[in-house]
Amino acid sequence: MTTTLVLASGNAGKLRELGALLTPLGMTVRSQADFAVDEVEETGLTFVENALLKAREASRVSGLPALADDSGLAVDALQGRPGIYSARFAGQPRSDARNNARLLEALSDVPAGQRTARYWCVLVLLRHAEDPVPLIVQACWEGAILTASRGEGGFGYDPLFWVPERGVSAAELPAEDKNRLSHRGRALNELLAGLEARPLS
Ligand SMILES: O=P(O)(O)OP(=O)(O)OP(=O)(O)OC[C@H]1O[C@@H](n2cnc3c(O)ncnc32)[C@H](O)[C@@H]1O
Ligand SMILES: [Mg+2]
Repeated sequence: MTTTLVLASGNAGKLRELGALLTPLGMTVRSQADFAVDEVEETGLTFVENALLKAREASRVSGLPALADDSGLAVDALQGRPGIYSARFAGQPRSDARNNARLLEALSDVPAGQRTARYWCVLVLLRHAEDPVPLIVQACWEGAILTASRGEGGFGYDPLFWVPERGVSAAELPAEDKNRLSHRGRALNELLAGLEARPLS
């Protein structure tokens, strides 16, 4: 039986990565844009709360199980910022280029050894909008912030995110490699383990 999910995200990069991970498993993934789901206000103080808000709205509007991803970059020298505010770091208008410039500026005095950071990803799967037992998983990806952009792949902060185990930026990794190593890829593996224990259908 095919499982159909709505991906509760308006971020093209996340939709691409989650689609590439889920489609080969036989899942049918639809974007929330197909159902005209409005962007919800991310009022939570945690990735978990924000992911729940997004998944609940997408499931309510679409009538389908919904998977939301709330993620962000936590930089040690910035006491974990931008964290849950990663998408909004440079204010309006929202753009990856402006966020990256703001990050470089915030770290301009921070020497190489102190630029450690990690991406966090929380995934929330709601079976229906009032599901009282959401499947919630989280994972991180350790790295460091470069002093200039490198690479054209990925999205968001990837050109500035150094991947020590590969000696490249996240934007220089082939998409399959990023999906295998990343916070999102790892969280998704946890989600699949949870789904094995309690299948959707
Ligand atoms: O809320 P949705 O609609 O899913 O899309 P968004 O872009 O607003 O997503 P978030 O609220 O979760 O904010 C996460 C931000 O963290 C950054 N981010 C998360 N995962 C990333 C990744 O794999 N590579 C680069 N940047 C990432 C990127 O700037 C995102 O915009
Ligand atoms: Mg968002």
